[in-house]
Amino acid sequence: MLHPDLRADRERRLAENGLAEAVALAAALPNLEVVGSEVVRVGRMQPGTLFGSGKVDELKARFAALEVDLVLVDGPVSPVQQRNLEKAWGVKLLDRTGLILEIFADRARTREGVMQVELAALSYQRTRLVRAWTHLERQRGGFGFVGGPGETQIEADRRAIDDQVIRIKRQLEKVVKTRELHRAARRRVPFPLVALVGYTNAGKSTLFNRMTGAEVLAKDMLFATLDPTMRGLVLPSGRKIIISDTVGFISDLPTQLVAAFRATLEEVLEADLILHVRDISHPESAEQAADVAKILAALGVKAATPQIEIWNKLDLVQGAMRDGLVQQAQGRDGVMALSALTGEGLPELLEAISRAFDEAKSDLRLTLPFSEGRRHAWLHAEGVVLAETQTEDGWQIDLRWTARQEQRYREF
Ligand SMILES: Nc1nc2c(ncn2[C@@H]2O[C@H](COP(=O)(O)OP(=O)(O)OP(=O)(O)O)[C@@H](O)[C@H]2O)c(=O)[nH]1
Ligand SMILES: [Mg+2]
Repeated sequence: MLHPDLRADRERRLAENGLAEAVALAAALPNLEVVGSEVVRVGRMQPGTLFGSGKVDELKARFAALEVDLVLVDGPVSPVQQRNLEKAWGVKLLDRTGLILEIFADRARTREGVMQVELAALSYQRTRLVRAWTHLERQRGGFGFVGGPGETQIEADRRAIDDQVIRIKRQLEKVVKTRELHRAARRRVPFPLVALVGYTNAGKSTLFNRMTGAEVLAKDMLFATLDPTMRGLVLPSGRKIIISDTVGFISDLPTQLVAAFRATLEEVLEADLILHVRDISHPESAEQAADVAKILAALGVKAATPQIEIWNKLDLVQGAMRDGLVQQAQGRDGVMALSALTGEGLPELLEAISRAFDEAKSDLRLTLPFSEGRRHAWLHAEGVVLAETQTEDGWQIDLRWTARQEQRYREF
């Protein structure tokens, strides 16, 4: 496992932390033994081989001694670089995107998940294919424009991939439609949707299990969760909510995967409340939080969606550090410090969630024609009706509701 430390992004994150995360990623793949890992400083990136030639030779000898079959490079490796390094070292090479795709492929369980990963992998492969061939042609001194030696082959390969992409997209559309029907049905059921989001390994599934008594796989393993899970939950206020556990995020999440998982992450887009779970004991907790915020924005999550930030794994922080965190959290609106493992701070979280749904209500009187039976039933199920009388024009109803409830009602 190599983590190229490029000067350009050095101020962003510590290379050693990046390497540790990459090793954890590798550990998330079965049948893989990491025999060595190190940060490789890259002063000037070499377009053809990424690393300088001296480094390439030195690594070659060490890979041979350790009988390495696979080299993981934690960063983007261009198709040309990949080809050249694989040839020079006599190994298979995966870059960060390739590695994450492998993990997702290994984890996908539902039909939808499998198709999404397949789609992401294909679009990744497609770029590799094209550029690798372009390079090959240049090496051969190809003709430049039409009819180069590899031309028809690339075209054929590309077309084959395109055909497959179209086929999968079509199947996926069907699945998405079914989900949409379910979602529409759920929207008529007046339970607010709460979505857990956060960096991978932050403790989303652990918290989900604690809150719902479910047994979703929670493991010290990156991307333990891939397919979304939902469960009902009754808050101390007596209100029922639906909570969803989702795939974790990671920095430099391959764009192909963000696109592919958009449908799965629709629960997050639709959420009435987002719980952003952070591993507050992690040395780069702040950077991770920033990455999560960036990905949420890229997914199109509305800025208006209320959020509660959860500082999880408080049990791993001690002394003054811990006191400081607890105090900060108490002083801030919408921040809860807790431990999903020990359960400390959990009752307070449930209270905060209840409050989030009970806040800022406005009153309204409206008249609903008797033909609007479904809306009428919805209002009652939602528990927003204060008083009701029957008039010639229909039900005259006095309501007290939140802006979100009103919006949902208007979209009905
Ligand atoms: N000490 C401590 N460990 C925790 C806490 N919450 C979660 N963990 C551990 O952190 C690891 C990751 O937890 P998960 O719940 O699987 O994390 P996740 O966010 O669902 O991760 P992905 O599904 O991989 O994105 C597991 O080993 C948990 O036992 C906590 O409050 N304290
Ligand atoms: Mg999980």
